[in-house]
Amino acid sequence: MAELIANTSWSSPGMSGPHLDEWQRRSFDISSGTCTPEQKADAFRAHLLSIQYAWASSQLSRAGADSLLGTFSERYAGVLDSDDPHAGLNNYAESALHLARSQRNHSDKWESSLTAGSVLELACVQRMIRAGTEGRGGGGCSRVEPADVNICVGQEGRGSIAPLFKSSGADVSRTTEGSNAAGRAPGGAAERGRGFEEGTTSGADAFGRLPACGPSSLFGQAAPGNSGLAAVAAHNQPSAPFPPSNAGKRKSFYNQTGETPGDAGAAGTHRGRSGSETRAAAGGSNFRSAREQFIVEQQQKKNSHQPQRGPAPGLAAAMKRSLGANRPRGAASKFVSPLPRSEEEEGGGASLNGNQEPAVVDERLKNFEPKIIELIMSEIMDHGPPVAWDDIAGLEYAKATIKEIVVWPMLRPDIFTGLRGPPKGILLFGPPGTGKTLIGKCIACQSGATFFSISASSLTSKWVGDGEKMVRALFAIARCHQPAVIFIDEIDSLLSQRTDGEHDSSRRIKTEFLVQLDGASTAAEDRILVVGATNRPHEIDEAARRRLSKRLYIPLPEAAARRQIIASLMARERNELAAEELEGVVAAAEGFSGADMTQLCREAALGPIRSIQLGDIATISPDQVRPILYRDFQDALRAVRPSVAPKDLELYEDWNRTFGCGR
Ligand SMILES: Nc1ncnc2c1ncn2[C@@H]1O[C@H](COP(=O)(O)OP(=O)(O)OP(=O)(O)O)[C@@H](O)[C@H]1O
Ligand SMILES: [Mg+2]
Repeated sequence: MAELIANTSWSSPGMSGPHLDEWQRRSFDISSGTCTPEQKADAFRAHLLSIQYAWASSQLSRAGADSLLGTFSERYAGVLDSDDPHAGLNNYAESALHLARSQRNHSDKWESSLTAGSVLELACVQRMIRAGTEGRGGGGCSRVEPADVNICVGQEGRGSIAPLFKSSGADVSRTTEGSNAAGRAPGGAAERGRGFEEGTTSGADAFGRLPACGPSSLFGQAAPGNSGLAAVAAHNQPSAPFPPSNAGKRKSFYNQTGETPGDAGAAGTHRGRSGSETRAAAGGSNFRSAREQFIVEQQQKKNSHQPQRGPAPGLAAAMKRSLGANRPRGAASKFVSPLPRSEEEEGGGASLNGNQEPAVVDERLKNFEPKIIELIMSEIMDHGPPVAWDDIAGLEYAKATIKEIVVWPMLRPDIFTGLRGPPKGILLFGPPGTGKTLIGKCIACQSGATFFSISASSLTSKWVGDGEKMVRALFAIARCHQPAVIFIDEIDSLLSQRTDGEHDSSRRIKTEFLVQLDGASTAAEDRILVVGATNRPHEIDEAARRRLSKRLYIPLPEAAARRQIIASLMARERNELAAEELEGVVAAAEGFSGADMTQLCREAALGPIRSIQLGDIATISPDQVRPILYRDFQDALRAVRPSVAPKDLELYEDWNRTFGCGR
């Protein structure tokens, strides 16, 4: 050590006394030859730390520290890496292996009476080998492998292998499930097992009829269906994971795989079944080949009530959406979002049970994405302020026609058939604020039909193709909820003239709408009424115009209607409006729409408030506010002007004369 230090630029004077003493003690220990490899390693490690410390505290030059670190690192590594038990520590594996050896593995408990030698000595195996050799001479097939598989299956206790193969058919029937499965399974595996059924005298004879030449051909012959495969699986499974004596475990294992060997055999007995039926019986699998799926889809197209992709309708209805492992798997199962649905779905699209698991209710909606169905269902209007027919002032002809078309046919569909059948579409057109939307709300309340209030924006989507799907889904859901009214406010934005420059997707939405409204897929007996409202009737596509066959003009309110609007609004307020004053207001409001009349009354109702002194407004009680007077209306008439221009009115009247169905 001394010569080492001397060879370095260690500045001994800078090194403090205790550190030097400690260094010397360790150096002595290392060189004494009495310390163990562990102590040596510890001493070298302490040396390395001392050198680092000395360099860090500037007691040692950089070059000196490098040199010492290099030297002692090598010596330290020498101790660690040496596998000499007296001089080194490289024996970690031993303790690890010792630990591993002391832990008993579960497989240690598994015992088998079979060894390669004992199996080959068995008489039955000898016979099989002979039979296999003969067979190879003839057909080139080895029959040993399937038999080998059975050896482990058929025994309940050790040493019972020989009786299995020596036994007659009756003996075979006493063997455990696996061999029964093999014995009963028809077709493929069944062929293999027929020897048992026919009471053959030996396993060798039974297997002698095997058409298979090995595992691959065995599976190849197992068609149709999974029954054959199941039987083969039943042969193979128990030999690996369970001791021959543990029948209980074996049973539970079979149950885990979804099928007991007995089931496999039972499934296999249905020889005459189609492949898919047999599969269903064998394992309940949803899998269909592409061809089968194609046939099913063709049938679905022909008859929408036919079961669609996936399990039978009853099953589909019962099939709950779930998260994770309980989800129905397989090629035919639909993608299920991992997120739970938060909102309760209604009606035909889907419904939620107490566990927030929606179940598809109507077969006709199964082709639609739940998201789309959800969106459409949210447009069903079953709430909102009730509107009665009397709340709509004037518009007697329009109201009578709508009652005739909407309400009565809903009440008496048996009378309104054939030529009396209601039209499929109504168009309410007229200047803004004349009550078209109000009529829609009234239909929603009074018709008793399922009322869908759809805005054009809810039918358009940024995803190309989604818009058409929405339209299709809308009509499909409406068909499920007949009688139904689909109210489309501002229908011009959805069914405007198709032009060359317009976006392809909006064009497709229109086309889909026209098809659904009156196309090949629309049945005459469907009780779906589309009510469109627009104040731009001239922009509506001519094909849509034809389909909205009842086009009703909703004009500006006449004097009587204006009077009714004022009267009904004033009835809720304190007012001192005399009859002749009311007539004066009605006359002065010539050209006002219903919305303008409402605005006029609002403005007049503010008159009494405006007459209150600013200082009093904070303290005045409601009954101290004076009633509405005629002069408030006169002031209001100066502030509120009609919103419909006379020349616009002419356009509506022109269009009404050309296309309208009113008087
Ligand atoms: N005939 C009417 N009877 C009573 N109130 C009416 C009538 N017409 C309009 N109103 C009043 O005007 C408001 C606006 O009417 P509505 O929304 O039905 O007009 P619209 O014809 O749909 O207008 P737009 O074409 O601009 O959509 C209604 O809420 C109602 O208060
Ligand atoms: Mg409107």
